[in-house]
Amino acid sequence: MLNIAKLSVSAAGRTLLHEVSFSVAASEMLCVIGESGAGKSTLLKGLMGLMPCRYERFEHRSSAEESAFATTSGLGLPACRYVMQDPLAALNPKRSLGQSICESLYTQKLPAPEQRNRALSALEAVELPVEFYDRLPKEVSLGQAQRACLARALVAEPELIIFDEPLSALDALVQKKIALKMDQLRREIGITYIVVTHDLGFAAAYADRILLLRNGRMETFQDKGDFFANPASAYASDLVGAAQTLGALNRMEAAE
Ligand SMILES: Nc1ncnc2c1ncn2[C@@H]1O[C@H](COP(=O)(O)OP(=O)(O)OP(=O)(O)O)[C@@H](O)[C@H]1O
Repeated sequence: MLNIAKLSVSAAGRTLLHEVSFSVAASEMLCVIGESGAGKSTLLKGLMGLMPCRYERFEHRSSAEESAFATTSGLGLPACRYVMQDPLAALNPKRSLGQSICESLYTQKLPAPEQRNRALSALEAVELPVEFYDRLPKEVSLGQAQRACLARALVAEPELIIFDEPLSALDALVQKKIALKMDQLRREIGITYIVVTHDLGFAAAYADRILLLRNGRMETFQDKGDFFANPASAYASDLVGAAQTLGALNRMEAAE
């Protein structure tokens, strides 16, 4: 679905991300990992056209259209939803969570009662009670706001969802339920995911491919099995070893 070669992203005249190459096929999950400041969010913002980029190849194929973009000011991806790292910044403070979720359905031109039903189902999918439909962002916790942002992305069942640390503010039980829901949607309706995460247990359970960034550069890009069995660099090997020592890799087994 996405095939990217030598993508660089800059801000204020400085290159923050240098020549990163990766691909992700339809219905796959790509996990982007790396230490704080490695350039993970910058990569997502570049993909979404929110920061200036340059690249050698940028191919995005969707069922809606086949396209290869060629701009230098930013890319942007049609048929895609982006869930930012900061959920409170992402939600309109004057609109209820339900209204924000319904906005995600605007292109589908559904009657209002159907929109509401879809939004309520999306709230349920992220383990939020229906009464949250009418709550304002200031009336919910950070983790609840994060789940509302997830619901807003999932409700539209887009082809591609780009998540920046979707589960970071959630407790382990809710993390697992939402991870399973994401995996179910991937298998049932073929959603493709690009997920930034610090959680190697999540990547071990759900990713198909893993892109490891370090100091604004690509350290490794491997299939998940290879990444954990034969990490392609000493740094990747240290990371996998540390996660094994901490027992982090078996924390979230995927559904069969
Ligand atoms: N708009 C900007 N202008 C200048 N520098 C920036 C800008 N955005 C990010 N940076 C810098 O780029 C580097 C990568 O930042 P980025 O947010 O992509 O890291 P990250 O890997 O997502 O980190 P974290 O895991 O902490 O969220 C950091 O050193 C950051 O300070």
